[in-house]
Amino acid sequence: MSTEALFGQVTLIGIGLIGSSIARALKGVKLADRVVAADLSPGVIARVTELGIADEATTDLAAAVRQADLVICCVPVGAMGLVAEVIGPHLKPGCIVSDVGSTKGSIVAQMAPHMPAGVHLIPAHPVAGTEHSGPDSGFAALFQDRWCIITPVPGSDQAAVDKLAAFWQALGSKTEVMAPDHHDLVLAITSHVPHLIAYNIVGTASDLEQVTESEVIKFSAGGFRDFTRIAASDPTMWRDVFLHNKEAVLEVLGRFTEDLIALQRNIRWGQGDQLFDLFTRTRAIRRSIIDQRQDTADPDFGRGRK
Ligand SMILES: NC(=O)c1ccc[n+]([C@@H]2O[C@H](COP(=O)([O-])OP(=O)(O)OC[C@H]3O[C@@H](n4cnc5c(N)ncnc54)[C@H](O)[C@@H]3O)[C@@H](O)[C@H]2O)c1
Ligand SMILES: O=C(O)C(=O)C[C@]1(C(=O)O)C=C[C@@H](O)C=C1
Repeated sequence: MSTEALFGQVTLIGIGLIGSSIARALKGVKLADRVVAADLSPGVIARVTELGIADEATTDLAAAVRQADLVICCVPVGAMGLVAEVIGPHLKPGCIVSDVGSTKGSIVAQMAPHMPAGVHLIPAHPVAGTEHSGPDSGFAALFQDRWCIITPVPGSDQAAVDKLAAFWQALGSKTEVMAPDHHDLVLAITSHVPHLIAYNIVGTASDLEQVTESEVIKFSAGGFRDFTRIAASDPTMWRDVFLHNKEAVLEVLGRFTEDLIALQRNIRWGQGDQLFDLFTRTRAIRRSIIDQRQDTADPDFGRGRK
């Protein structure tokens, strides 16, 4: 191992949008002496080899982790337990095992039972992504100026937590430590329920196509188009997110439904002041998010692109 690199071998498991983005980002920084890519799909491994984004690419998960100092699981949330079960017996003592899953409580529940003594399980979630998936959709700058939430479990080794935070910071992320359950509630409102709303509105519009003779898609305006981008997100990934963050999503959905019914009532009874007050409050929230993102020089935000 060279003296500068934070890790000797980093193994990435699941080389889709997120795994391939980490692999690409690792090319530009001196964080690992060696990067090994592993995926269940031979097609993905063939493509990763063509792209040349890892030092080695394999479908053999056990072999991929044997020499690893850091393993990051980048598979759908519902596959994390299976991966942990396969790699668990082959991990070396002192190895840090992490992930990028969009839910955190269920990751701990699925993975912790398979971690041998002396291995540090430190779950994490880079809050950065797109509606695309697969190894061709990744890009090195994905994590730049984005949050990565680290959710240690009780008894987690502080040195391992700090090392993982240093890893994400070197990829350009800002890091924050949070309890897994709190993460799941925060992300239910900021990411999971918004995706569910997008899937639902696009589904409703598609059902209405028959009534309107295909005019819904033809005349789709900006607002609807924004929803279709989100609703184009990967079906496997999002099915797993909802099944694995059930309690928090149902909690937020309950509040959302109550607020929607209040809006319905405002419209029915012509309560314009209530509508105006809410829309004024929400406009201010959008502006404060733009101000925050401009502070971090996000080039895509607040210029009509996001
Ligand atoms: N897409 C996003 O915007 C985003 C953002 C942040 C976090 N995440 C999280 O990152 C993870 C990966 O998402 P993605 O968008 O990169 O998905 P993706 O579909 O692009 O890639 C997933 C990869 O995992 C592989 N895989 C599936 N099951 C496997 C198994 N059992 N063993 C080995 N490989 C397996 C697939 O072959 C695929 O190559 C998910 O947990 C997701 O919740 C996604
Ligand atoms: O920008 C998008 O397309 C995303 O959906 C990214 C997004 C999000 O909701 O912000 C989606 C899921 C991840 O867990 C993290 C990020």
